[in-house]
Amino acid sequence: MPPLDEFGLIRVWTEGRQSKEMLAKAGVTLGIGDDAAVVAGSSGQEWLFAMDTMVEEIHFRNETMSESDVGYKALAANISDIAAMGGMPKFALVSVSVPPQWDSNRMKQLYDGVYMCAEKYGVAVIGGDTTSAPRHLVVSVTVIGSIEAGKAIRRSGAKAGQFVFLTGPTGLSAGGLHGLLKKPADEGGPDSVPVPPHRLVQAHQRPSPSVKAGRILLEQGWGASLNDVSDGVASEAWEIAEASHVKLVLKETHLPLSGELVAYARDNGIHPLDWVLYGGEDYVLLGTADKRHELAMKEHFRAEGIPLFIIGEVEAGQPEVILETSAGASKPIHKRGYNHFPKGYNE
Ligand SMILES: Nc1ncnc2c1ncn2[C@@H]1O[C@H](COP(=O)(O)OP(=O)(O)OP(=O)(O)O)[C@@H](O)[C@H]1O
Ligand SMILES: Cc1ncc(C[n+]2csc(CCOP(=O)(O)O)c2C)c(N)n1
Ligand SMILES: [Mg+2]
Ligand SMILES: [Mg+2]
Ligand SMILES: [Mg+2]
Repeated sequence: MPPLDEFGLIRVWTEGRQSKEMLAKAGVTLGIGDDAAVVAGSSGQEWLFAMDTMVEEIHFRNETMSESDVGYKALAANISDIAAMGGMPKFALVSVSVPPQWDSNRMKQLYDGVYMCAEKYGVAVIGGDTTSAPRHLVVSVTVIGSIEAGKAIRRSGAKAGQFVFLTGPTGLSAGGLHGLLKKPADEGGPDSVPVPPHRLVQAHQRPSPSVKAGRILLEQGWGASLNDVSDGVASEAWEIAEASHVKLVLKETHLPLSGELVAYARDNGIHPLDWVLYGGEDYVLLGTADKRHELAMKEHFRAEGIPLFIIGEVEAGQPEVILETSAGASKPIHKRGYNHFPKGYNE
């Protein structure tokens, strides 16, 4: 068998292991494959379950995130998966595997971040688990959300003729990370990297999951398909294209490019589109909606003070993602983004 990437591995490990009947009997409306699982609840409501893990050296380092940033972002990234279904986050379970250098005081600061995020989004922290770890800190969070029964917005709802939207700018987090990873020795040297703007660093350390946008999309019945941007716009667009069996055509001229990001990328010899399309950890929502809702959606989001960028269209065809460049050319967008096993993992 050829080496598999992260997504292939999940499939090989889990696909076909439990029958549709078993899952239906257990009350599972939607199992593995979306941002959160959907499970039967009571009186017109369903439960959403999602979990995400952060590992020291992979997701953060001393120089990129403070202790409280790590706690805050671990919960925020999970809340984002509930937002990506149109749901309301309610409860969290937090598991930590703690190596010797993470003393109790550092862990207390990590939990300051967890509770700050929990407070902001009205999430009750109701449990977790604690173990030692040999070298690196691991934080794993499970978030449980609630949603109106039958209304969860899946990755599979995109249809030809719809438009593609984003509920916030992307690429900022990748730009911030780039700046945070610069070596102090570089500073002032010939390869010195200019300090990244505060907004980019903030986007990396304290992302804002789009809960409100997700709720509007669900309550108004506007969201046809939805995904949150953890691995990058390209990767998430591919997930919608594949789950919905459609083609997504993104327009370069419509992609949100802030002056700050463009300037910082250019100063560092990076094409800003690389961050916007492939950066990841943006935790905004990427989705599709029917054209007839476009005006109302724009007005509603503007009135609520939430960004909404219309970035492309859905077309019929084999699953793929295309970029219409500002020069008028059509360029395939590769299924590239953050992947935990980029070189593949041998079975
Ligand atoms: N080890 C695993 N065992 C069972 N299911 C898994 C496992 N890893 C992931 N999944 C499921 O696979 C699907 C895709 O997971 P993935 O982590 O890519 O989505 P995500 O959480 O939205 O993205 P990200 O982790 O990049 O934020 C989800 O339904 C998830 O619950
Ligand atoms: C030190 C350091 N190096 C690289 C990165 C970039 N990064 C790590 S995981 C990920 C995707 C989301 O994770 P997941 O798919 O597990 O949710 C990205 C873009 C970082 N944050 N910190
Ligand atoms: Mg997700
Ligand atoms: Mg995940
Ligand atoms: Mg990922």
